[in-house]
Amino acid sequence: MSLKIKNAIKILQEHDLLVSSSISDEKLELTHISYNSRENQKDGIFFCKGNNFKAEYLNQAIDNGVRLYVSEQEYSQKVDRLIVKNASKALSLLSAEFFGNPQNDLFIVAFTGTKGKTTTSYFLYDILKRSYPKQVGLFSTVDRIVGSEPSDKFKSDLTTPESMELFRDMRRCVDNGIKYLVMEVSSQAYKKNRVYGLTFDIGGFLNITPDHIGPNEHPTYADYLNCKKQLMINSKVNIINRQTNDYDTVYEAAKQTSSDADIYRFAKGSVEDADFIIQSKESNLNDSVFTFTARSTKAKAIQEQDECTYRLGLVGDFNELNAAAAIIAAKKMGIKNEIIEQSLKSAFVPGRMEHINTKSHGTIFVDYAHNYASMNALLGFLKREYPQSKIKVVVGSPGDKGVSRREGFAKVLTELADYAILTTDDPGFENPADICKQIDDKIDHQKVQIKTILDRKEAIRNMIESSTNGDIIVLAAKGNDAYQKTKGVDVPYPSDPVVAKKILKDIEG
Ligand SMILES: CC(=O)N[C@H]1[C@@H](OP(=O)(O)OP(=O)(O)OC[C@H]2O[C@@H](n3ccc(=O)[nH]c3=O)[C@H](O)[C@@H]2O)O[C@H](CO)[C@@H](O)[C@@H]1O[C@H](C)C(=O)N[C@@H](C)C(=O)N[C@H](CCC(=O)O)C(=O)O
Ligand SMILES: Nc1ncnc2c1ncn2[C@@H]1O[C@H](COP(=O)(O)OP(=O)(O)OP(=O)(O)O)[C@@H](O)[C@H]1O
Repeated sequence: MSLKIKNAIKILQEHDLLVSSSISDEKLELTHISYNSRENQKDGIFFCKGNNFKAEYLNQAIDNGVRLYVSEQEYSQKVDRLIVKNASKALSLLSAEFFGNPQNDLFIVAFTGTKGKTTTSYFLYDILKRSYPKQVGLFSTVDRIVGSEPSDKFKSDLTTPESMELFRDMRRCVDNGIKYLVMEVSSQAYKKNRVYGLTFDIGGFLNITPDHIGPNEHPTYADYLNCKKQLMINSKVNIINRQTNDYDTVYEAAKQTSSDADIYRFAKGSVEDADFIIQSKESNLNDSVFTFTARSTKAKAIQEQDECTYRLGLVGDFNELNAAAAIIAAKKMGIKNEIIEQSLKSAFVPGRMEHINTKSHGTIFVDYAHNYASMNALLGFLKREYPQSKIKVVVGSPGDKGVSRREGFAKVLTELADYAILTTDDPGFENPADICKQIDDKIDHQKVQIKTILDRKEAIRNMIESSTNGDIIVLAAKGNDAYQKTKGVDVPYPSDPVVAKKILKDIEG
């Protein structure tokens, strides 16, 4: 992989990003790309970007062999440089070029939404994989899959990777024979220009509720919405939840770059101008059944018959909505309905509505719900479906971020739970006992019984041991995370499903 300096200058000029250039050799071709000064930079291009960038990092990069740097200011005259208006945009454009524009060889489907990105991406990934084995990649919060060998699957650090890693991993996909890529696009990805310059073949907008607002993420809800809607502006075909908050804004964004015929709107129940309607039919602890009806004009006819019925191996009415978005994308890509049906029936998403049946201690759900909106959707669903059952929750809230989640948990537990054990979840540099107390202080103890057990494994054991058949236990917010982020260290933790199964083995055999 390499980048010719001539091409870099041309690309930056085309995007009106170049302020000035100081180049000693017009024929320069760079064979390394980096934004981390600690790496070997031989014959490399280095990007000075980020809120916490320091001039000393560039000096270190120069010592490590950098030939040229890209920056919004002139930090040094020791090596060639391109001064740009926006370094993160430049990083994205030049990374694409460095890695040989792999995006052009991929059909890319992206989903955004405050909730449901991972679930929907896994649904579509599995559907596509059944049609095109070895040709589908996945960039999700949980896993990044760039090929079909075990070594091509690894844990993600971000929902949407930094642009350089994004294009690097797209290149790996293409080199491994992948033709279809399903990915999550977070609002931060647009805020930080990680997907700058990229056009998606299909973009799906699942929902938006206030979240990720704070000093390190979005200053306001308006900023959050503005970033999220960019996916619609940058997608050729748009799939939109007709019932999302701020629908008009999202739809207008889609219309900026797509004709009405390329915008597919889905909804639950009867909504006047939705193209696809889903209706819940029934659900049990193992799956849910729903119908999917096309109310389409000819231009949007993407299915053979007007109404299809699906079983979904992941309960939750919210998951039916996620499935609707995946179904539309799959059908738009020409996937046969029987494949979609088979795939959804056995759908599995790590740490999302994983359920464990016990012999005599109720039914356990492990779910990643980690804010008010998702916990409200989850507990609301369980309460409607299992009105006779006691809803019992083990939950904690992380330290150092998302402080408003604590009040959110207190509210939702008060409204919808019968019993909860507060526990530890990624305390960071905070004291987990203080976090639990902050949740506890806002709870109405007349409405829900609360206990605090800081050791998460013990909390789960206590909950399971004190439950009986008919009870619904929810192990919330941690999904299948195999660590507890504690004082800057990822302390290994077996994960909630593993802990629950081990306890059941101990007590039920
Ligand atoms: C706020 C934010 O998005 N920060 C991301 C961003 O950091 P940044 O560009 O501001 O860089 P920085 O951390 O200020 O560091 C400055 C620069 O100095 C460099 N450096 C640093 C030290 C050194 O010795 N030498 C050196 O060269 C660093 O490599 C970096 O390029 O770019 C980094 C990668 O280049 C990311 O790792 C980092 O994500 C942080 C860790 C993060 O947690 N982000 C979260 C908020 C996030 O993005 N979350 C969303 C999901 C949220 C949702 O669900 O909507 C996600 O997509 O994951
Ligand atoms: N469409 C939805 N609406 C509301 N809640 C949902 C929806 N889909 C999933 N959830 C809830 O949110 C949790 C997280 O789901 P998922 O991981 O798919 O979303 P995400 O958008 O990737 O989340 P995050 O950005 O927090 O990683 C689930 O465990 C479930 O409780």
